[in-house]
Amino acid sequence: MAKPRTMYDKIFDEHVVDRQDDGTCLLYIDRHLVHEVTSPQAFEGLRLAGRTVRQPAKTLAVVDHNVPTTDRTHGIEDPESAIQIETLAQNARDFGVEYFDELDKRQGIVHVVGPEQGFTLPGMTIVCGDSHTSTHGAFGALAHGIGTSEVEHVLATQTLIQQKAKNFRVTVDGKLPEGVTAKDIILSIIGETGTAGGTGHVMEYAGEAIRALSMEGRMTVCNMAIEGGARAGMIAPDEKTYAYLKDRPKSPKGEAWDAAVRYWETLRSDDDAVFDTELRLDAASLPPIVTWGTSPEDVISVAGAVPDPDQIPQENKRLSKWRALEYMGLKPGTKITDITLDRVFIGSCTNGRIEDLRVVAKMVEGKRVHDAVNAMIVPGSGIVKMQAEAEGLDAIFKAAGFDWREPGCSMCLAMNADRLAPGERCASTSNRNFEGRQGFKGRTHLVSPAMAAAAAIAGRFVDIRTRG
Ligand SMILES: CC(C)[C@H](C(=O)O)[C@@H](O)C(=O)O
Ligand code: SF4
Repeated sequence: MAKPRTMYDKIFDEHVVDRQDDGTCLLYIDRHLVHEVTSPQAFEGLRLAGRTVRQPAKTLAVVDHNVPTTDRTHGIEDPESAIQIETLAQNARDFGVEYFDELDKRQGIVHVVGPEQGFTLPGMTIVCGDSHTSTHGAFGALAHGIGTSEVEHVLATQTLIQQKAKNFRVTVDGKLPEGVTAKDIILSIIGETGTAGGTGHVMEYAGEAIRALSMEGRMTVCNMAIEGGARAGMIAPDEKTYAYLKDRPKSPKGEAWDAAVRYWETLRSDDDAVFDTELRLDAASLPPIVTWGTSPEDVISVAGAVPDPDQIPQENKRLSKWRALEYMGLKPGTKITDITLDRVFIGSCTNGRIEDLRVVAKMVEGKRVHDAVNAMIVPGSGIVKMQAEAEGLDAIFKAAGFDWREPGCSMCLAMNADRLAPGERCASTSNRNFEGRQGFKGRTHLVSPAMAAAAAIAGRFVDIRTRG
């Protein structure tokens, strides 16, 4: 009998081109996503070495971080962003790589675009010079971020040097309560493991509550695997995965589709596969989460209060959490629902998909954004934007006083004009709350789209489970 394997083991093994005695492997890469921030030096390296892109058809470039989210039909005003964007366009032309530019309807955040186009498929190795590449693991792919020198390596060779990681399984049993979402699952997991808990591991998310999630929800979970320190996150493909991918522009068609599904069915972890590390969570006990600090592990229930760092025995950690509170302008004991907001940001590769926008529309229909709040909604892609507009969601958002934008990373990391002013406090559906992440001295609270929508209306955090 063959040794039982995890899904990660299977996909990894399937892609090994060469294995050295010390365990260093050369992995074949099926899909390479490219964006403007981490690719310029990689392409420049190829140019200097006189090399080409080995398999241009397995590479897809899209502009997302620097693009303004206002009207782009008259060009890009910011000179730095304009250079960044033009460089990617030129590189794509020079190296024969397919490119979705800022006016292309298919343009959007790279991690929204890949799945949407069927470029992301189960069983594949997928890389991008971007940490949130883990998102694609929601399809049962082995997907992770790489550095710029690795981007060059993959462009040139379609392979990547890797060491095998350990297997970590997080099982989320039971059913989520009303008002608790995929975002709350992943924030709760990171609260349990800490931001380093997944280090050296690939994390597979399993259990009833994960299977019950839509593909959008699964992408939200895998998106933040990296925030828990894991190299990648993954979820076994199933009927929902296939339904999502069927007939996408780049998905296999006809007999090739049937054969692909048969293969994808074999990917799930064997029943008796052994995981190096295991964590179990009960979905029924999870609350809507709000982060209070400057690390994604600083999580608390919306029904809770800002914790007291003096309760932390380790001095380093105690001091760092005090510093976080100071940065956030918060005091221990403050009820989360007493925290008022200046800004609300709904979007990003964590929560900028159509399902997220539908949830928001449902919460805000017929209501008004609080007077003190400036709220923006940034669709994850042009396709998401078109779909939302076809469903009339944009009209609901605008009537409620939200700003409805063009697709891109936007205020997730403030590489364009969308940013917090110093001291501004924001409820954000993105994935990072580091100091300065959304603008110099900006204060970020990570929440789900439903929580962000409710906060925009109330001007403060609300427990959406108890709100009538
Ligand atoms: C700019 C890019 C390299 C970065 C990443 O790797 O994640 C960004 O997408 C982020 O979310 O911080
Ligand atoms: S939306 Fe945010 S997290 Fe996602 S790729 Fe863009 S900057 Fe990174």
